[in-house]
Amino acid sequence: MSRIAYFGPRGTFTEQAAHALATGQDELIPAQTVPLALDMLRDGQVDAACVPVENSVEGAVPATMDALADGPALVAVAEAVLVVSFSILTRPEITGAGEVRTLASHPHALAQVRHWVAANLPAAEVVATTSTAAAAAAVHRGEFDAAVSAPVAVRHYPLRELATDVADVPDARTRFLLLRRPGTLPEPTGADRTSVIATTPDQTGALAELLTELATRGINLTRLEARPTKGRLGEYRFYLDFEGHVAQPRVGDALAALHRRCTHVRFLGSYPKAGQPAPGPAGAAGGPATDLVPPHSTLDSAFVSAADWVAAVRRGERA
Ligand SMILES: O=C(O)C(=O)Cc1ccccc1
Repeated sequence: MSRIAYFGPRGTFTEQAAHALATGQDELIPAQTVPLALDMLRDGQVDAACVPVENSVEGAVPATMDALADGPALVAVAEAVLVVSFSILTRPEITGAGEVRTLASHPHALAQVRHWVAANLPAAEVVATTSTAAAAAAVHRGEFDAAVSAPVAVRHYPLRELATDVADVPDARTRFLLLRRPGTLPEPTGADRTSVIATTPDQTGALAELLTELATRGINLTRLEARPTKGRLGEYRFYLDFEGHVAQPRVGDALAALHRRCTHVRFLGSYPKAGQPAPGPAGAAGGPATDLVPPHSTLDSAFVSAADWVAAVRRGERA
């Protein structure tokens, strides 16, 4: 059994993702913000934490990116991708759209219903809250007239559904990570993703060279984001996601090259891509990293046999 902190309160999209990543025995504990969920994990109050990372319409969740870069390192052991749709929840006494004067939600949710709100609630003042469920709770307390929430929020807060499916872009998806303190790694499955944060030196071509290290090893980049280091203006950290597991020699080589070229690299984990078979309880890891047996793709075999050939040349056995 694991204790899993999630970005709450009850009724957030992240709670749904945590349920998808947890086993029946795990205990889910809400935290009011993403940094608080990660601090609970860093402090040892919980064994894992579930947080949102990116959305197909609105992009990265900056609070998560910053909280992963600062403080003691944490590693992802699993990811989940959820389809997100939004409902407008009001206090029961609000009977029509014309009575909605204030509308609250998480900035990512507000950004995804902007056109619907402009067309249907033009008089509403829009207010940002810590999460979609925090907005529903505040509506229940009488602080706002309406909330943009996950459809499940209506099960936790006694509110009225004024409208459902109000997203401007249908079929939007959000990706969530399950994180643990560094220790053991999930075993490679053959369909894994590796995440790192890399800070490049202020040099011509530094980012291009970093990406070339992946490309020359046949590694597919799946995400690249930049965030300021909060030091000097123009100084950035790059968040890279790419296919493969650190246990694969060419992926390990690429990470070593990044370590050589960057002023700082933080490993954020190698974990099965969403939709792969579950690796175990709460995405828990198998044995220690050194025990990992990487899956054998044709490309991996080519890299391994090339390295074997060089080793034999060095021993004077091959030419
Ligand atoms: O506020 C929530 O419910 C969250 O889990 C964060 C979020 C907000 C909007 C879209 C996806 C996730």
